[in-house]
Amino acid sequence: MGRMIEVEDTGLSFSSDVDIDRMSLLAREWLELIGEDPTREGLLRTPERMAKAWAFLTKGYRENLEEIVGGAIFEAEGSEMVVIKGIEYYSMCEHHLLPFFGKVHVGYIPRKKILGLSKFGRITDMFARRLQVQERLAVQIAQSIWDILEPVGVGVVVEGQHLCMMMRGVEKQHSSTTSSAMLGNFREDAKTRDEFLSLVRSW
Ligand SMILES: Nc1nc2c(ncn2[C@@H]2O[C@H](COP(=O)(O)OP(=O)(O)OP(=O)(O)O)[C@@H](O)[C@H]2O)c(=O)[nH]1
Ligand SMILES: [Zn+2]
Repeated sequence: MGRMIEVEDTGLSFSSDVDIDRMSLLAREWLELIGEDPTREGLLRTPERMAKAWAFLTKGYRENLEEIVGGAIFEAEGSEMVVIKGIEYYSMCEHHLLPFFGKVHVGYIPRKKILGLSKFGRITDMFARRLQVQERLAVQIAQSIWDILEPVGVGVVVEGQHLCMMMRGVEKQHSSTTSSAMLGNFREDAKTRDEFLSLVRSW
């Protein structure tokens, strides 16, 4: 990974692997193509802002699981279900590059290892901050937890609202989509899956 660059006054940083200058040039051209005047005062710094915003919105490409999880895997006795609900995410649909957003709910039954609670949010963000479809987001989160913890089972439910279906296209303002990914005994055992789903519903 390249050098990290701090973005002034925002508390954000992004990898120097992102070519902000080139992205800004393309953004300027984009403004022209939509019929705007990139030289008018309000738009003067917009290409650069847009490039930096996109660097942030796609920062998941420059992150990896090992760095995110770090040392936050702990030994644990017992095999009770752990459920982390309502992890908010913001992502970009890969078809229109418009936002979709909502909540992720994660459940797992540990075998010997448990994960630091904040890491479920960080794993969610790593995959959400890429171009996505909601179904794949659920699968990637579930598979990562499966790979790192080798649990008895893991389940992930993702709820989402897609601006590409709200602001344009079919223009359905009130539809939401739920997708899920179940592995191990969450997939094989209906009772375990139902316990997880009822815990998710009892928000
Ligand atoms: N399965 C799935 N589909 C998605 C997701 N995000 C957007 N889409 C859909 O991707 C599809 C792309 O369909 P196309 O017909 O190729 O594109 P389009 O002409 O822009 O389609 P409309 O949105 O219906 O106007 C649309 O049905 C979108 O609703 C997602 O996360 N999962
Ligand atoms: Zn879309």
